[in-house]
Amino acid sequence: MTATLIDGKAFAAGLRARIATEVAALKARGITPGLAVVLVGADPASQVYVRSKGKQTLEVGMNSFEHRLPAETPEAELLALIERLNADPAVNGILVQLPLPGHMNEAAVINAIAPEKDVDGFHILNVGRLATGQKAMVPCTPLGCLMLLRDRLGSLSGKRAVVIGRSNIVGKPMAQLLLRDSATVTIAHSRTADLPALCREADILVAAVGRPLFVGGDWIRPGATVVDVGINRTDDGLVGDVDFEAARKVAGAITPVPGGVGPMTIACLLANTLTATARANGLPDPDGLTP
Ligand SMILES: Nc1nc(=O)c2c([nH]1)NC[C@@H]1CN(c3ccc(C(=O)N[C@@H](CCC(=O)O)C(=O)O)cc3)C=[N+]21
Repeated sequence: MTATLIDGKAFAAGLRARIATEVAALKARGITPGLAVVLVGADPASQVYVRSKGKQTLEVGMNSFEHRLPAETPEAELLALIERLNADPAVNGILVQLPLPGHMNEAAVINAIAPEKDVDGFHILNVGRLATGQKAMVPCTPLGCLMLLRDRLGSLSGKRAVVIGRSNIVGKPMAQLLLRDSATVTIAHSRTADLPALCREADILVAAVGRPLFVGGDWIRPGATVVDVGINRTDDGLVGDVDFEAARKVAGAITPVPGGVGPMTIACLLANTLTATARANGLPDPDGLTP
């Protein structure tokens, strides 16, 4: 048996088409969603992401505002820019690309973003809202994984999910979203005892550790759904956290890298921007996007 490929690239394209339709409807009412992306410094990978975010933002009909600041920008200057974006009615979503240069306090910067414009869902208020089941902005990568899982499995209720990785941007919010869908969730990490045996219990395995080929084929329960969040640049090109060739012989379904979770992250950023725009204008949330 060989696993079904979960085509995140195609799913993301469909999602963007749907978002474009909703943007056109808003524009007919005189509302154009706007997304501001702030990049501090010149990290080459970050530049690639920011360019592709800007391009896709325009493709769905939204306004894109890019702000590039030198790496040595004082934190106060970045905070002043965020204040201006918070106050700008043309800006519905604000994303500050991470990681920030070492002299900046990431938490302070993120928490300066108006929570209703925090389309990354990283602001402490959105983290708390997600954890307590209130309407929030939800982090894009876990949201994209959730959409792929629901599409593949339907209900996640009662499924055993193992999330490897406990970061604030992927592991923890992923666990919250799975829990909200009534999965039984375990968060595993570098100190977890007998990680392979734990993973073999999982109907849903989400790998978000940032180590190439970390998850072996023998870690996977036959028929399991495997979501690979890893984006590791190696001499062999872009590889995930899962040994894809080994895993696909065992799993029921698996996301590839590239073409899996990555494209969903950007599509969900646009989905959150659309939702933020609807909320800012007192309109109902668009269906099936930001949960
Ligand atoms: N505030 C903030 N929000 C983010 O969402 C954020 C961030 N900072 N910092 C960096 C990470 C990384 N990230 C990716 C987005 C798309 C792809 C993506 O589209 N990947 C393609 C391949 C792209 C390639 O070839 O490099 C794929 O997997 O198929 C990957 C990674 C968003 N991030």
